Amino acid sequence: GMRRGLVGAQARLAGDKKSRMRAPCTALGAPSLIFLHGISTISFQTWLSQFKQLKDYALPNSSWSQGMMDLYSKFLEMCKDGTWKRIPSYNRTVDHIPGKAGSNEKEQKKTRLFLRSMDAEGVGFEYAMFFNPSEKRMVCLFQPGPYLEGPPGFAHGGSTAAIIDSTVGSCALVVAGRAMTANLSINYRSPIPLGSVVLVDSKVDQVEERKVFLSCEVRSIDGQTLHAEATGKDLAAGFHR
Ligand SMILES: CCCCCCCCCC(=O)SCCNC(=O)CCNC(=O)[C@H](O)C(C)(C)COP(=O)(O)OP(=O)(O)OC[C@H]1O[C@@H](n2cnc3c(N)ncnc32)[C@H](O)[C@@H]1OP(=O)(O)O
Repeated sequence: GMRRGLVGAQARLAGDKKSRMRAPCTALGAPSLIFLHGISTISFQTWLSQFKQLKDYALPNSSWSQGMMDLYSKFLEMCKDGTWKRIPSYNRTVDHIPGKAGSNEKEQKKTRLFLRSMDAEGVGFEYAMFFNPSEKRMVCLFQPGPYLEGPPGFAHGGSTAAIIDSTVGSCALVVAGRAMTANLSINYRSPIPLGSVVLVDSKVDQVEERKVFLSCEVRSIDGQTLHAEATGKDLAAGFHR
């Protein structure tokens, strides 16, 4: 079982490499498809990463379960017509910022994006995000690993908050440009088993000047179990005073 799963994941990984070459999925070299500020930023980063050879952590690895692989393939398929965009992910925050990607400044070498802080595959946050521009919706496929334990066998509430914050934050970032979470309110409805796969589904509900109102649900793949629901407010730019 384990071995078969690994081979399957590698085969899919090879397939994914091919699909990364297709323009609509990563918005690579397709400026006419790019109309949102954040998407153009992300396509720029994707383009740049080809040259800087940054490791993209949102690609399948051997720790991904069959459920995670199946869901990933499903979303990748929905990228083909441009309805969804795959969002690349790097382990340093700075590599997401145009003009700073691949930076070798001393201070920036020491820092890491919190969710990519663990080196071993599968022990912490395994996740991949996809964005739907017309729905202003960011989904995150999330497989919590054994080092995210809170109650025995289940994800720590702080890790759930972190993945929600990142998904909601990325959604605000793509829709409104540079933004910070000002407020995040979470209701935990049902514990998330470690090693399971959940879908973190967030969307922008309203934008009022700098204020970006978002909502989010965390559900099991079959949609039957509501693990958490959240509302949040991000504030776009101007926070750097
Ligand atoms: C790159 C790869 C992807 C990475 C994604 C990772 C995403 C991670 C997201 C995060 O974790 S961000 C880090 C956690 N957040 C923070 O540390 C934010 C800390 N807080 C601040 O920096 C400031 O308080 C903030 C920028 C949020 C707001 O300060 P501002 O000076 O810009 O706003 P100001 O205080 O003038 O308020 C503007 C409006 O927002 C309202 N507001 C501000 N803070 C609020 C709040 N907390 N709750 C509700 N409303 C709030 C405020 O009342 C006001 O409303 P009105 O215009 O109607 O008067």
